[in-house]
Amino acid sequence: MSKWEQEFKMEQKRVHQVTSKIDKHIDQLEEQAGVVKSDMSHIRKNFWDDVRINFDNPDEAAETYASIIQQAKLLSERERSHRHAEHQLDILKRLKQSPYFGRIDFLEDGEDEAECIYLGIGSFYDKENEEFLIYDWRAPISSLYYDYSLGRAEYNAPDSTITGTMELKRQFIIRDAKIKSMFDTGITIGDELLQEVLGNPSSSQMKSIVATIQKEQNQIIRNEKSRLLIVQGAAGSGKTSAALQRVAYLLYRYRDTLSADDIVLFSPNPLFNSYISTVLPELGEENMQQATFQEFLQSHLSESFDLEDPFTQMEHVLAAEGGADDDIRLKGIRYKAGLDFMEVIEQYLKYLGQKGLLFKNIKFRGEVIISQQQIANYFYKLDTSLPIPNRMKLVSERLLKELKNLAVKERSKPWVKEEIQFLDKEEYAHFYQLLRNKNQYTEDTFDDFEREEKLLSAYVVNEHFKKLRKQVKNLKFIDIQAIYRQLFSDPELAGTFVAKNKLPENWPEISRQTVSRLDNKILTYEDATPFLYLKERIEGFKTNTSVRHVFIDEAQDYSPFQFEFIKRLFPFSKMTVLGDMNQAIYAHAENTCLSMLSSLYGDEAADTIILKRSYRSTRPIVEFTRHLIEGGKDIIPFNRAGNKPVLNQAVNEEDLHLKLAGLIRDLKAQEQRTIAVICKTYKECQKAVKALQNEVPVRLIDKDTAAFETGILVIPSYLAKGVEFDAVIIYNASDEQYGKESERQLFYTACTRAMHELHLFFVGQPSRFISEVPENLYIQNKA
Ligand SMILES: Nc1ncnc2c1ncn2[C@@H]1O[C@H](COP(=O)(O)OP(=O)(O)OP(=O)(O)O)[C@@H](O)[C@H]1O
Repeated sequence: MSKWEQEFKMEQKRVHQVTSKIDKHIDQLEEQAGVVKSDMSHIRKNFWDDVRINFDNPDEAAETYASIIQQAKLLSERERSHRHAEHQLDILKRLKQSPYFGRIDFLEDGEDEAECIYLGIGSFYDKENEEFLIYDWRAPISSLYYDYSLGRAEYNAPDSTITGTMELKRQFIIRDAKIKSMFDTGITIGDELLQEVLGNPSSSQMKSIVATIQKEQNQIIRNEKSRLLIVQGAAGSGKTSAALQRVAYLLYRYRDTLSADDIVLFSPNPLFNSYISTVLPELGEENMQQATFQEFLQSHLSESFDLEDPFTQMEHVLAAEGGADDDIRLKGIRYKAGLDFMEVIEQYLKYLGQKGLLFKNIKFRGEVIISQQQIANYFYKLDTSLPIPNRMKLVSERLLKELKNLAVKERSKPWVKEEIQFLDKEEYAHFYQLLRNKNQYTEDTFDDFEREEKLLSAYVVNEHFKKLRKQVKNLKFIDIQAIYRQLFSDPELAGTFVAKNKLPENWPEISRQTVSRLDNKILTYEDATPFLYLKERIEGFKTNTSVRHVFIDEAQDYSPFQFEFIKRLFPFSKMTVLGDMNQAIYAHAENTCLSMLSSLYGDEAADTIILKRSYRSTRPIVEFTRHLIEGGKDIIPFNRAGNKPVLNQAVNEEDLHLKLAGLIRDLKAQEQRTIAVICKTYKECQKAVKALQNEVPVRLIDKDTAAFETGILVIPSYLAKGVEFDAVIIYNASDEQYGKESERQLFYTACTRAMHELHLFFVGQPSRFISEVPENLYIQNKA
């Protein structure tokens, strides 16, 4: 038996020993959990029997109260320990399948013997022998595995830095307690293992990468000091993966104080949400809060407007024919995303502090009872040094007082008497009871009648005024829509409070378009954030102080304006921002620059990590795609073999669909699980589906699709963001479709979704971006 075989045998023996201990522990825990569960149901069932209820006097009532509290505490303690046991069991069951993925032998300076550390997704402590049989991959000592090759190494323990020598680094693939593969590694974390992992077919859900995290990714995952961590990385370099393992790391590192609810991840679309939703549970952690920025806008704005989503904006821009109106819209999109426009809004706010705020009349029964002018007078009489939201609060208090007086006056109006007569029985009985309880009735029935009528009038008016009071408390008397509109309705206005160079050349036309849309109750995607910002600055910013970490994935798609907004929204939060400027597909992207973000919290608080190595696609695919963009030569492909991309010419659309269907059948036969036909727009997707559906079973993905399934998908380019497929077919890579410079990144993003196979079709001329790729890097099939 060779030395390696002996080693293998020894390791397999250890796996058996560890898994049988895990098994034993699972049995014990299940028994304990069972006891706790029956305790819980006993407490629930007998809750009221075990509580002594007596409200005869205050002392007894207090005792009753104390006994209820005690019983509730007992129940919640049992529930907590049940949850804990369930969580432990969940991890143990996962460990049983695959107890660990790595081993390092570390000889600490000053010690005689190296310690063997085995790393898994959770730790496992053997109480009998008082040793850790498995260390959590997030434990301080585990960082050695990710950060060092053999030789001198160190890690940060809670109180000090521990130095020593790494004598061995080994990797395993263990399934069902059997070692499938074992590698001893040198410099990086096992290329062999990574080869094996990356060569697997795609799935409808993202997978965790803890066994093969690379050194530079580990820096992202374990970063604790930066207020703002900016990650710029090539397509497929593991940005999203690093973000998710970072969430798991933070939840472990700060487990006593941080919960999944304190972390928010902004993602590009609902499909992506579902794609990544299994990673954290796979690691035994709960998912963080996930949202798209659009969902956030929707929750704040949809009541008052027909709110456009970014995908509709995208379709609009991509389908634009280049007419004057399209051009103005595009200019507006770019301008409104930028900090110049934010400055305009800031200055507008200053202006509004002095004059120009617009209010709504407060009406009651169709009559104005407090006019907008009156409200404006109240506002502008207040000390101008106070911020607008504080003054609004004072105005609201004043209006509430005024409403109180107006309500008293209203009581004697004839409608009130009429309404009293129509009070329904229940309301009347309820009211009668109320008066009795208050001992309002006397012996004198005549008096009672008057008193009753007086109180009933107050009651009726009060009921009607409730809604008004609520509106005033919620500052609904401010006419935010009109205030935003005013900024555009007189294009000269902005020029009175900002320097002319802060306004774009086409400001009057942009303004005209904006007003016309607002008048139709349409709030475009480019207006939504500025509108909400203005609203929040006038009403008082509703911040979220409980969130401690915000992650923004696909950050290149956010405008500077949106970043400022998010920063203000989560004032106590650290931010991790992950993006790739080469995948900036929105029209406003011209304005975004990830490095510019570092000034968001001051440069000292920010750190930037750059990921250059791309893991998703095979080497031939990366070698092709990196020529599509400027600076692409810096992208380093991971060395995984595969076929060269194929460029197929079709004579006409009929030929295109014939060839496409043939290719899809071939790819299916090669067992490619997920084949995506990527189209530029949704409209093009519909066309492709119509032509293909009788030939092959295709599924159309749209912006409302909530989850992925494997199979043949037809998907618009912008929805394919962040996800990946075994084989990608670009439906129409002609110059007509991808010929404008503004479409370069969209094209690049679509091509970089491919893991194993990339095929491009065109009719007419191929995209000019393809002609920038050396011909030896792809195969051409002429028509
Ligand atoms: N260290 C790693 N070990 C194993 N797989 C990895 C590793 N890093 C990245 N991958 C894999 O590479 C693929 C791309 O990763 P991910 O989606 O996180 O990249 P990304 O930078 O967010 O990509 P994009 O910007 O193109 O959306 C995924 O399949 C992921 O599992």
